[in-house]
Amino acid sequence: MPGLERPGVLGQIVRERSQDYQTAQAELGPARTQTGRFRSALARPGLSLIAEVKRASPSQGAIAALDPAQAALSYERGGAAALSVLTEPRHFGGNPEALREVVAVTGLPALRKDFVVHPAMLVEAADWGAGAALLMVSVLGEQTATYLRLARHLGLDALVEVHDEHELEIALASGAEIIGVNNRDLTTLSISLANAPRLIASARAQGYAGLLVAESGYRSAADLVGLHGLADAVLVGSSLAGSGDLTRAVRELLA
Ligand SMILES: O=C(O)c1ccccc1NCC(=O)[C@H](O)[C@H](O)COP(=O)(O)O
Repeated sequence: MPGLERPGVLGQIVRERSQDYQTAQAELGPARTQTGRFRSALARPGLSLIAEVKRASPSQGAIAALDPAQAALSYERGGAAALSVLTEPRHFGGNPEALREVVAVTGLPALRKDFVVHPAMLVEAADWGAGAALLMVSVLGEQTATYLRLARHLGLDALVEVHDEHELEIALASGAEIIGVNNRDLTTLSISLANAPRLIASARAQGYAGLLVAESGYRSAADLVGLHGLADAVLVGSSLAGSGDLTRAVRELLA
């Protein structure tokens, strides 16, 4: 399985998820129709918000005891374009039910946010009603293009996540239609809000015509100023989830 040698908490999570899926079936079944709903939601004019249902994290510990369905509805009321739902259980307080419940109550497309290390995780994402799955270049490396093909076969859009120039090269070569740039270094967990604008500008300078998402560390509308006209979307988790009033927090962020 990919990514087992990664250092720090990322390596630990990847090893745990690999163990979880060690005996899972790799068959995908027949091809499913790609609706492209997640992609379309991000392609709307302006900076689209992907609001994350995130109950805990390695960097924050416990964030909030969110009810996933209620959180999703609150985000939708506030004006989020799409949702991201953690399904990783040990470090993020996620589970499959969270994604299934969110899909059942909202009209917004949802991303399965997990550490994909096995094709069965993509089959699950499609079965649970996700519109997209996260593919991390830091985990999948050169296998990113393969997993992208698997996701498409299952009718899923994919958010291909990078953190540095080398990972961006791999993402661009993979044929990704949506690339997310994470401001959080997943080894040290430190955040630099300069990272996403820098790599998004680099992708555009290299002629990339797909969608670009800035991820992690955003807390206020002021933090988003430099993203308008540069990124297509922004993914925000902790600051919204821990706000106590999710609808208001989304409105204030997008103001
Ligand atoms: O959030 C973490 O601490 C974390 C640690 C290790 C691997 C991944 C991690 N987060 C995943 C994410 O990328 C974020 O959930 C997402 O971008 C939202 O970030 P934020 O708004 O800072 O919660």
